[in-house]
Amino acid sequence: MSLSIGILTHSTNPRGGVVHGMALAEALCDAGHDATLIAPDVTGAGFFRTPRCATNCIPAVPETDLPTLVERRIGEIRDALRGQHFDVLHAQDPISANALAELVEEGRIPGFARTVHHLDHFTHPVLAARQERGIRAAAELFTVSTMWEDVLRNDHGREAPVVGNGVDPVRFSPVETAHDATLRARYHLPADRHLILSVGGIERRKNTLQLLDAFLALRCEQPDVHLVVAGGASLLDHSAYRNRFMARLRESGAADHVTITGPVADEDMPSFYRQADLLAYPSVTEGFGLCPLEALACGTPVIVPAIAPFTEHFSATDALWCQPAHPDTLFMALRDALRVENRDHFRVSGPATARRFDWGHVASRHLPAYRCLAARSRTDAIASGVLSPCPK
Ligand SMILES: Nc1nc2c(ncn2[C@@H]2O[C@H](COP(=O)(O)OP(=O)(O)O[C@H]3O[C@H](CO)[C@@H](O)[C@H](O)[C@@H]3O)[C@@H](O)[C@H]2O)c(=O)[nH]1
Ligand SMILES: O=P(O)(O)OC[C@H]1O[C@](O)(CO)[C@@H](O)[C@@H]1O
Repeated sequence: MSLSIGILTHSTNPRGGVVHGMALAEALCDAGHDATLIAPDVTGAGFFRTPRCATNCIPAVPETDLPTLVERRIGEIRDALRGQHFDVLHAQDPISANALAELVEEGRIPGFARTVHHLDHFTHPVLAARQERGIRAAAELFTVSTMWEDVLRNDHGREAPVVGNGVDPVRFSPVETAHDATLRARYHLPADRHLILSVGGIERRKNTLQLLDAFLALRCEQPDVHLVVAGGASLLDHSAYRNRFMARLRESGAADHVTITGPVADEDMPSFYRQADLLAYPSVTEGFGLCPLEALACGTPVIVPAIAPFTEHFSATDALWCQPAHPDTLFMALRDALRVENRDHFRVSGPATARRFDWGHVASRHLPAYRCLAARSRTDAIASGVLSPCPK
């Protein structure tokens, strides 16, 4: 039986939880379900890419203060969904989970599903409480790696089956395109340097400062390298960490050898991976790590930390490894990744590794829980929310 499923994300930003929600919605449609991707949209421009599924954008008012933003978004999503009927509503983050929790309290929906990608450490009591409620109030929980399944069981008393992540092998492939050839000129990247790519912006969780230090050390023995930090759309305030990064970069005198792009156009992402000599992803906390999968699918060497969840889904030879507690190991991994033998190895092994991660399989892991939720879903709600299609 085909299900109508509303997948909710915290924003229309190019960010892991949104990428996951979008790919899930597409895979559910491919499997014959009627999935709609729903998010608050402050820009009015819609999602960062146009997905192969229906979308609904909820008009949202810009706000920079995080606690205020969280409360405002919860209200915006709740009000827009009030009375809309779906067999299943599925939140990908604490904000939309809290909005659905309020609809449960109002008696408008019987329950909802929630995927935990990772949890943040919030010192603000309201943010911490919202995060906890977004777990506790969900009827069905999922997560993306065994590490987080264990955290949810041990620290929150909840079972959350692992649905994992996937990668689109058509979009992310080693086959070069004409678009790749113009990337360096478009982003003012040097034509004759090895590109070390980081995706996710300048954030403590992404460990970007340690990467900068390793890059600066590498430059001392190998001056033909250039660091690119792409992405970084986030609802959170990373300015204190970013200021430290910028100060370190200024002091180093290497600012001309580092490009910070900010969020980039979606069609440029595969070109970045293919133009890069390696992806450096030394994050200290991840739910899963989509960027390493995408880079591998493009045949690009990848450096990940030797901690969970990476140790769960990659074997020793699938990636190059660093130890987050020992910054010199990142420097050595950068040096190693640039060896020609590694480039050749990853061009073959990367796509083979990536093929193990399929969005269709991810979608199918949701169906038993979705069917339980659909069986509980009510059909007598009065439509009063406002949902409008996103711009293409
Ligand atoms: N178009 C575009 N895409 C971007 C940009 N920056 C990042 N992305 C995309 O955004 C995703 C980033 O995902 P992750 O590297 O996994 O990190 P995250 O944003 O912290 O995501 C969270 O959820 C993921 C999904 O489960 C987890 O994998 C991850 O560990 C984390 O918990 C990738 O698909 C990447 O291509 C950008 O500027 N433009
Ligand atoms: O925009 P980002 O960096 O993906 O993170 C958004 C964060 O905002 C929140 O949704 C706030 O509750 C977090 O739980 C989430 O991790």
